[in-house]
Amino acid sequence: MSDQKDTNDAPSEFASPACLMHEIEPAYDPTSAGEAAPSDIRAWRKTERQRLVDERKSLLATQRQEFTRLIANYLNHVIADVAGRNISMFWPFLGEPDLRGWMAAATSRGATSLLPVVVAKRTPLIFRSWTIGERLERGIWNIPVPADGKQAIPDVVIAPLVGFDRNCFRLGYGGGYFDRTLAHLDRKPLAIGVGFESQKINTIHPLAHDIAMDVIVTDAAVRYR
Ligand SMILES: Nc1nc2c(c(=O)[nH]1)N(C=O)[C@@H](CNc1ccc(C(=O)N[C@@H](CCC(=O)O)C(=O)O)cc1)CN2
Ligand SMILES: Nc1ncnc2c1ncn2[C@@H]1O[C@H](COP(=O)(O)OP(=O)(O)OP(=O)(O)O)[C@@H](O)[C@H]1O
Repeated sequence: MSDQKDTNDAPSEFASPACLMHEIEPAYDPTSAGEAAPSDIRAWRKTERQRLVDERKSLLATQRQEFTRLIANYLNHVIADVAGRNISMFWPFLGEPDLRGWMAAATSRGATSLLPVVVAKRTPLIFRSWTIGERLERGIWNIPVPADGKQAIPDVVIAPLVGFDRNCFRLGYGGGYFDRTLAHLDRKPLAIGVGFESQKINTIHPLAHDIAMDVIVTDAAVRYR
């Protein structure tokens, strides 16, 4: 600590001043240094999201199907008793695992399946019930959402991952929707992140708003927080 005002050994509040970040080599990953400013972390996440989504999209269809089958098997263990529970799923896009078959099976065992709906940017998601055959409409990013479903509060939220880390933190598409939703619900649902093992990263560099998943399920493992 070289600050002239610091005459004792007490830790300074700003061990790594953000104002010095411009002095670091442009090619250097600021997030690997331990301390990084939230703005650097946000920029790093943007690049990391793109890399992870591109990698996920490049999986062969047969691999994706096999991995998705393994994820569905694990989900049957993690949520053994689905009857009477409101379970939020997702309509797959950009190479996310297609768990609509699992969703239909859960419905036949007495679950109510819900899909997330973005009602306005930067606000929590709402959830509407949906079963096969019911009408859908286009939501944000053209993701289909239930047109007539009943709004309901989920007991279990199954959130697709763009990335995840060993502490069960989730990286999504950057809207902050699941974090806002989990922070907003009166009764916190069981939060399960699902994705492929190849989406594992060392750390997402969690920020104050990030809420960890209770469980992460991939084709290779079930991780409890
Ligand atoms: N299949 C599926 N459905 C889902 C989600 C999901 O992850 N997967 N969501 C999970 O949340 C919600 C939609 N998530 C979204 C997240 C971000 C943006 C978005 O507009 N992103 C900005 C970038 C934000 C930034 O980098 O600052 C953009 O593309 O312009 C849109 C939707 C609800 N439905
Ligand atoms: N509870 C919250 N209240 C206010 N803003 C929030 C909250 N949670 C997240 N945000 C904001 O949302 C933005 C995106 O957050 P983040 O990078 O964690 O998104 P994400 O988890 O990848 O996206 P998503 O959940 O939509 O897939 C951040 O700028 C963050 O400040």
